[in-house]
Amino acid sequence: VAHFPIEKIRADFPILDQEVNGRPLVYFDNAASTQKPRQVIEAIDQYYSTINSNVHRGVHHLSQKATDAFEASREIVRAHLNAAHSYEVLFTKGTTDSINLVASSLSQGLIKAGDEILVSHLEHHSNIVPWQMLCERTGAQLKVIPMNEKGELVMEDYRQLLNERTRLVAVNHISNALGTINPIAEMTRLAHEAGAWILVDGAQAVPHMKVDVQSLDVDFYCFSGHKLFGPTGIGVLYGKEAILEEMPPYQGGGEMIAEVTFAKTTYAGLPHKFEAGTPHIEGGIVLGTAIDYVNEIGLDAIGAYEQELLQYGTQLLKERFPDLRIFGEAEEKTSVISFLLGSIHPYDTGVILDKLGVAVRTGHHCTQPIMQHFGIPGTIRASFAFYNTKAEIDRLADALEKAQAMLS
Ligand SMILES: Cc1ncc(COP(=O)(O)O)c(CN[C@@H](CS)C(=O)O)c1O
Repeated sequence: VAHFPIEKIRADFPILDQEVNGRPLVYFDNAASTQKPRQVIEAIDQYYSTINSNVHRGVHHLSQKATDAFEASREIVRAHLNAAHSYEVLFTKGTTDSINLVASSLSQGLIKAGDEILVSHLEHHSNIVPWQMLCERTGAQLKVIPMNEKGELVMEDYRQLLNERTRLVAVNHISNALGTINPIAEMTRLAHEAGAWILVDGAQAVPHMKVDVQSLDVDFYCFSGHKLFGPTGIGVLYGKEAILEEMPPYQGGGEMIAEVTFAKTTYAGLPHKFEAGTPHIEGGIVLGTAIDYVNEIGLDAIGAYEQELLQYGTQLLKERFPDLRIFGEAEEKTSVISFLLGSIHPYDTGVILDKLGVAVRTGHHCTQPIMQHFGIPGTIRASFAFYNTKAEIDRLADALEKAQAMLS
């Protein structure tokens, strides 16, 4: 990508300009959580310095300002996902909370004994365990779409698994452990043909690509703010209006009611039916700032630049380390390289890389079924963002060489 303004972008991220163990930090753990541009950091300060107040209830100036900013951010999220209505955008605590909201609500009568929930072998624990809990509560059955040795879902098996009992397909857009990009539009079409809804876990997709929920025609789509250069503790669940209207509330409390009597309570309309209590006001507002920041650079340019990093890093590591094993070599993948160095335990490598200033993640990445499939304890995962550079990938390779020399 000829003119990607990498130096200007890096100057926006104060945290990147530091040394760790006497060496410049190389932050390659973006799939776990991304760093924040000063525009986001300043927006947090600005909120608490100028308009902090509770939302939706106050009659005073600050409450109105905070409410307007919070709802304006909901509109930024709606436009970013190209949802039809802003009330189809629910603020949650994050991806895990979003998935639990859907599972908890559907388990109150919309999913019954004998129904089937279809997840994939690539799923993060937060898109497996809530569905297991729903199945335990309702008597529904969990089924799993297998993956192949490259870490791609086997679409023929997916077609075979779909049947008239399938009520919901729950899959990630992109695998956090392997980087696989799943064919969501096709999976959605097949799910709908079988009469099933589809929930897409977009945690690893939104930092790397444009997502259009109407074009994909998904029924639910969720992500976390902290993986999109925004605050922790805020996330989004998009749901089609007709389905959200059918679903009972997730939590009871203030905000989500129309009228409370001891005899009976009636609920608020969308989105507030699913937003009980005081929301993460600053997080919701600043998530909008993070989305504006990303869109100013442009997700197409970000995606192209990260693909360059992925190609460069994959080639370099394969050339420098003949006994390197890369897990996840899908035709369509995002900027994640999960690997092992010979028989060296990933944890030991990660500790040495940290001593050399390089931050990666090691372990199962909350995807133990994937590690079981490959028969490994975990991987070393380098996950790139648009503020990383090829020079940092060179640093990773040099550090790996030192780790290999020490641990072999
Ligand atoms: C695909 C996917 N789905 C759900 C989650 C959970 O996101 P929360 O913001 O924690 O709710 C994650 C978070 N994956 C981190 C922590 S395990 C990683 O290191 O890969 C994810 O990658």
